[in-house]
Amino acid sequence: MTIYTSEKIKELLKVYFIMGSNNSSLAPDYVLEEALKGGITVFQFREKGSDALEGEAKFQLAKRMQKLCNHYNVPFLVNDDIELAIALDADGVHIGQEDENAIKVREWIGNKVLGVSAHSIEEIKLAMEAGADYIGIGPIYATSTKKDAKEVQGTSLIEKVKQLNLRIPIVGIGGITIDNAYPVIKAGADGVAIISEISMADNPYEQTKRLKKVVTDQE
Ligand SMILES: Nc1nc(C(F)(F)F)ncc1COP(=O)(O)OP(=O)(O)O
Ligand SMILES: [Mg+2]
Repeated sequence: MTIYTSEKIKELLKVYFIMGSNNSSLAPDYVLEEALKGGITVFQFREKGSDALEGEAKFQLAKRMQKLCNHYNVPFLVNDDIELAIALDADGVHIGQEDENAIKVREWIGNKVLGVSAHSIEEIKLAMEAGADYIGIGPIYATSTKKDAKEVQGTSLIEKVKQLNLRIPIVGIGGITIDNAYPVIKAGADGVAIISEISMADNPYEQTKRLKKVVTDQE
């Protein structure tokens, strides 16, 4: 059992912002704070890819972004880097199929939030057995952010999870925008994970607010 109930996790997944320093031409701290003001419900620090920060610079950016999330009372998760998550006492981690084994990560992180990427019912069931708190399913649509993304799968796997009545919170990811976000929720996802739609926006605050309205149908 983690610090959050499954119901709370579903609420947190609603507007799931993910970014690193190379996902925006604007200062990452500024973009994150605008997204926090706009109402994101959880943040994932994902510092990877070309010209990603490393070592002390990566640690200091993560620490600043964690501080912003704490100020706005939004959980701060770390992608891939379990050691960093533990060093910062982050609220949780997200791992993919090519990352550390979920069973081992669950042992390392105790009751922190554990998110796992999955691309099939088999992978979802294994992640659930390993103690995952939520599953990231995608890419729903074509994405240019993740260079090694798997093939676009639409909402079919989300729908299958619902048909099989697998009781695990789900967030869709991959190429999601204000214009195509609603079908992801309609298919049964508890939320949408966003990188570029917010990180590349001229006004991340307004963009987040518009996205939140689409996903939660509230002001
Ligand atoms: N980072 C992610 N976050 C989510 C979340 F569920 F949070 F939306 N889903 C999927 C991924 C992709 O995770 P992974 O397959 O390891 O690739 P990468 O480490 O390059 O992100
Ligand atoms: Mg990963």
